[in-house]
Amino acid sequence: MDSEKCGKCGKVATSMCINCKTAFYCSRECQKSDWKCHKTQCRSFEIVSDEKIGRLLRASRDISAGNILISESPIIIGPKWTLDEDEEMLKFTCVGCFETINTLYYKCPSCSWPACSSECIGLLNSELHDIECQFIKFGNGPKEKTNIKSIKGYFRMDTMLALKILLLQRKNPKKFQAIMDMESNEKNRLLTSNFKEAEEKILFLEENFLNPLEKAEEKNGQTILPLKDRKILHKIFGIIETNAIYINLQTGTEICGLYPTAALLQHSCLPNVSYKFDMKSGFKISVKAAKDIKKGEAFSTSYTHVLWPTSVRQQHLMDTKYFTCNCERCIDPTELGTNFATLRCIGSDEGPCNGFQTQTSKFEFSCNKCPIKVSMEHVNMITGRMNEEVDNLLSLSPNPATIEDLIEKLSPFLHPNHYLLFNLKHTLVQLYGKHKDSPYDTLSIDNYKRKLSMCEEMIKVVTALDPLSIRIAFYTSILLYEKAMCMYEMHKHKYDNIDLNEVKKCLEDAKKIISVEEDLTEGKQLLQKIENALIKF
Ligand SMILES: C[S@@+](CC[C@H](N)C(=O)[O-])C[C@H]1O[C@@H](n2cnc3c(N)ncnc32)[C@H](O)[C@@H]1O
Repeated sequence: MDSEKCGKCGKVATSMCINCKTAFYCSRECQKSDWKCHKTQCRSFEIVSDEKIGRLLRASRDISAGNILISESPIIIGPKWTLDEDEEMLKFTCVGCFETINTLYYKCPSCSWPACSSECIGLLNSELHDIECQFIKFGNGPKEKTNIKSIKGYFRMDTMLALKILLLQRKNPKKFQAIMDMESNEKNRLLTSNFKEAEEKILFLEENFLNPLEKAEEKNGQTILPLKDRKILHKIFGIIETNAIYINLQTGTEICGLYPTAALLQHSCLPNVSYKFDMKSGFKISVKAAKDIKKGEAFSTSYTHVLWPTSVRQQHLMDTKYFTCNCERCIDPTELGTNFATLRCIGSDEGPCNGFQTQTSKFEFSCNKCPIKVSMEHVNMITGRMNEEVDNLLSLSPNPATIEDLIEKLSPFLHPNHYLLFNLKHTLVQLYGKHKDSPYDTLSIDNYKRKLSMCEEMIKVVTALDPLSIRIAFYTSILLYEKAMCMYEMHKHKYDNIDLNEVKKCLEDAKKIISVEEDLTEGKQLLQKIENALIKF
């Protein structure tokens, strides 16, 4: 730095821009006043085009872990455009802040759509509830005003994000154009269920708002909204499906946003960036390097779930984003050595062969010890049935004994790390020591050893699948916490020669990992538990 001069005034520089490390300054004031000019060069990436992937972000220099790569506001924020069964059946969504509401207690005074309360921050914030309010207030309202099904069928917040985008052509044409420039997968969507679902939402918007508007436009000889045909609406739904990034509100409610640069992050099941949102600054996203990134490497995030096996992730990516992932995990039949979808080979008529079957082609599972092959269809049928059994059991708040029974039943067919056993064991380790049927004081040495070994096995799996702890921080942190608590209790009961330094290290690792999710209620609660446990050391 000695020889560097301040980029603003030319004096000897004493600091540099920590983001790009290429601009030098003599003082904070100089750095601040240079930001307007420097911010355009501070970018650590370039936008390039790839034949298969389309546009992507590529590092334009070596980047250190922790560097902020993108920091930007959303073009638009809105409620989710698909609802799960529970949301569809029971709940309403606040038109202002998009939080879930259970009753129709309060309404927006202007448009009369359901809202959470008179203090709703969204009703006062023009970024959240604005131009659409002026628009939906002219809607017909529910056909049967006392019938809950009819009321639910009218206040369709799953159409709201598309409507907000459509209305941007009037409110902010620049933002509208920025969204229209995003990838829509228009051709790939044709004939898919996504297209059909969008079609149904478009019919709703036409019937209730767009057709009446068109009639009014004709009557008055004045066009208010030039673009409102089905083609543009399908394009908007395609853009939302392809680019929207989910945002978890503190309460756990998911909403989504469209971000101009972050939308260009490509997918990898082993991503190299992480991101978080700042709720206070209008859901600004900040994307950070999760590891050192070399010049020329693409920035990547994961569009899918880490704890799904390859076949399920691939199907999900194809169904929602229309491509096949070829990352290191996807092309490895053992899923990075975890055997997350590996089955035990049942062998031939002569008996089991003690081998394991992994997926070796798109259509087949092969054994590593004998010539047996099983079709993907067959595997899907068997694991589908097992999956149902696992889901059913876990939905019934089971006790440890019933989970152990199911693990015993499925174990002859599955690798110990198989994702179905993983799900059961992840619940089981949290129950041993806490469930009323098995508090710590009543656990046998075998129970303790079992809990500890399950935690250790699963920590290896999550470390392989999410080495930077950016996608399943909660799962990983829980495992480390449960391992630490188990070891601590074993030490208290003098069951084993436990190294308390290792217990402390586990808790510190758990704390570090969950700190990225401390903005969420669940994350905060876990962090509190870990901090309480750390007081003992
Ligand atoms: C959020 S957009 C990313 C930006 C997009 N590439 C563009 O040009 O606007 C998601 C789309 O990018 C493409 N894509 C992203 N990651 C990919 C990958 N790993 N392999 C192939 N295509 C990918 C797919 O077409 C996907 O639907």
